[in-house]
Amino acid sequence: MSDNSSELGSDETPLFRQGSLPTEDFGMAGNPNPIGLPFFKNMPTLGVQQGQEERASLLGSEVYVSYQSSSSDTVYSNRHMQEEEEEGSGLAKQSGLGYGTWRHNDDGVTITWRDLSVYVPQKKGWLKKNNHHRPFKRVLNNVSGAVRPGSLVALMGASGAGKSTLMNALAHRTPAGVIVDGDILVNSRRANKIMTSLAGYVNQDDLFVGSLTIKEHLTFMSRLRMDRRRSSRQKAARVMELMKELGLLRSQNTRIGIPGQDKALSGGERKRLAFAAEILTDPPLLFCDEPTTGLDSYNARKLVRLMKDMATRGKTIICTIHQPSSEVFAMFDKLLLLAEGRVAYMGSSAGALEFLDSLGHTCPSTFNPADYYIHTLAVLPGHEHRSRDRIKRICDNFAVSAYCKDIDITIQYHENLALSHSDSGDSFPGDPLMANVPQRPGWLAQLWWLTWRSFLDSYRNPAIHSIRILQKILIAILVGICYTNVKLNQAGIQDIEGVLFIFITENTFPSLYGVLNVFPQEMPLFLREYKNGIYRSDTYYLSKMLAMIPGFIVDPVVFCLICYWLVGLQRHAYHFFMTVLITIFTANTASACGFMFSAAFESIPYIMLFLIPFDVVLLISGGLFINLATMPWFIGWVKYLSWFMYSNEALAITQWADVKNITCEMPPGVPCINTGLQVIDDYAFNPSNLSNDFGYLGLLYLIFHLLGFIGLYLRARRK
Ligand SMILES: Nc1ncnc2c1ncn2[C@@H]1O[C@H](COP(=O)(O)OP(=O)(O)OP(=O)(O)O)[C@@H](O)[C@H]1O
Repeated sequence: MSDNSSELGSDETPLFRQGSLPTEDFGMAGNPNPIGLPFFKNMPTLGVQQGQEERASLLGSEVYVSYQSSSSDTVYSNRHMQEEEEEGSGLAKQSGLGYGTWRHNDDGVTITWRDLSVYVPQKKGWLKKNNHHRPFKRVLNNVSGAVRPGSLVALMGASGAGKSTLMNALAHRTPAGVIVDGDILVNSRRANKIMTSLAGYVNQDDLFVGSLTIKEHLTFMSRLRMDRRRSSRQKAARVMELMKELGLLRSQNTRIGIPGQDKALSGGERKRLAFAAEILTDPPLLFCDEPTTGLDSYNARKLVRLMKDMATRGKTIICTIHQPSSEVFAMFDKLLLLAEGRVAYMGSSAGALEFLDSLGHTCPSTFNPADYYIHTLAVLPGHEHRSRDRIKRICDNFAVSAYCKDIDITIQYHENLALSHSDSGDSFPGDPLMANVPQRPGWLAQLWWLTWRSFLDSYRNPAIHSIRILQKILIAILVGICYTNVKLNQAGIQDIEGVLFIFITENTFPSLYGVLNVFPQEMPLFLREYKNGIYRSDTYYLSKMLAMIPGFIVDPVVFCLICYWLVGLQRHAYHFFMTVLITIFTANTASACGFMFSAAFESIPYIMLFLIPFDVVLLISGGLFINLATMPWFIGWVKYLSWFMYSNEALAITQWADVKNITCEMPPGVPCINTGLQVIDDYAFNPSNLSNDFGYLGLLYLIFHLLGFIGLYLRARRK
């Protein structure tokens, strides 16, 4: 046991007390472990003092331990623990406490952690890149603790004490690169990835798709997070219930908005919405990072009351909280104080005052205890040395206190239980806890709801649609006007080739650059939702891709409808529709390239650094500015990556292949180009390549998207 440990969940009455084992109760006088149960091997001696509602017994090969809960009328039983009320043999009956009916095996989560240290990487300088000894900073220092079902724990401490770090570590949501050292057990099983489905986590900073309304956001979350076996009606009912409970009903159709841009919801409403989304599944374990920050006192009280009700129903809730009012603070039955990455106290809220009082830190009667704790455990500017000494003394004293010893026994108990599991306690198969883990929707359902959200977002963003289409119309008119005098003669060849290239560039650059922000902008939201196991990275990527397709069909159609007829290109339906089809392929391939860069790099400046040179080479190898046959061999291959080249060739074939009579108004002796095939040949294109061009455009589209997805996937795994 570390020097920093404590126990929660048992009010003033500790779960176990050290002392002599009442062996007569266990029927194993003189031998605390008569059948050699592995979990008893390292078990500290259990003791029950007379008159306390604590009892341990061994019945057959199963161990039963019951104890009084914090709510005084409920007995929670741990794994391998059962209530004794049916047998009538426990103290429950004797004491007439009317023990509750639920068992923690089915409904509750006990979380314990021992000697937990967390190291965060320090920023590496550019020059130190090759230094393998990357410096780490320890932000949690051998922290231990335990929380039982039915507990609402206030996790407090000054800013930077390590509260969020501890919660992240416990919730298995630590960012990549951060090292977590120590044991975390959930119902005596080693915490693993399942925690992301089992536990809810309300983050300090809320992230949303701002264009959605409250109801839409909760609907989306309910469809992706709630058990797939629940009907749509049940999911909708849960959404309504939560909106009602959290006072969001009246603003259910209000858009969430983006703070600093189009703020719609208040900070408090955003907090409540984030909270609602996390408790949709009624998780047995809930972590809340400052859920009341930004709420008025009424709403803060209401929210904590809701958490309290959840705890009364057997949920395990750990919540960081800053400056709670006395009334709100009183609703927390347990308290965990952190200071400088160490535990300064863990136990009942009332016990904290006694503990600090015993060290000479007496809370004045006029003070809110919560404020007093923070003040006592803060490193005060100008008094750093003294503050740190004070914190060290408190933490050291706590480490040898009775509170700490009690929790040590609880942790030990669960560690021993973990040893007894045949699967080494590494996972949860067959564990009743798994019944609490919602079955997430299948791949198609994920794709459907993600695409639904992306479509809504895209549809509601005027910058993406109306402005872009307006711009398209203006450009199409201007280009059309410039080329109205095009004739099918020698001078007209250059004009037609020029305007065809403009068809390509006008459908390339807006598509290419218009999507660059798709991933950088939404990356924090994606990473959070992905890490929370709400969806997979492939469904997310595909949904973004699908949501963009309609825009990249409408744009080329609008452009061609105006420009094609103004310029007076070949006036047959076949030529027009082929031109539209080629520009649609072009726009989508360009957007795929934009997606690739957007997904692969973190920020727009980095994207530009690589995209612009890439773009220029592709443009040159499009075939208008250079005869492709003359490109040097070492760079000539780039043309195969250039959708400019495929589109240009396809458009040239469409326009020229069946032209037989190009007017020649040159003086005698000057050679003329008389047929379209000659034009095609002049640009080093091949008239039989039309279907190949479509094929290569499609292939490039797939390759760019595949690379884009790989980029996104790798980034998601790295974070
Ligand atoms: N990934 C990280 N990289 C570098 N430093 C980190 C990282 N995570 C946490 N820290 C540092 O660890 C310390 C504890 O951070 P943490 O966010 O846990 O504090 P906190 O108690 O939650 O503070 P607050 O109440 O202000 O949110 C801080 O000094 C913080 O700067």
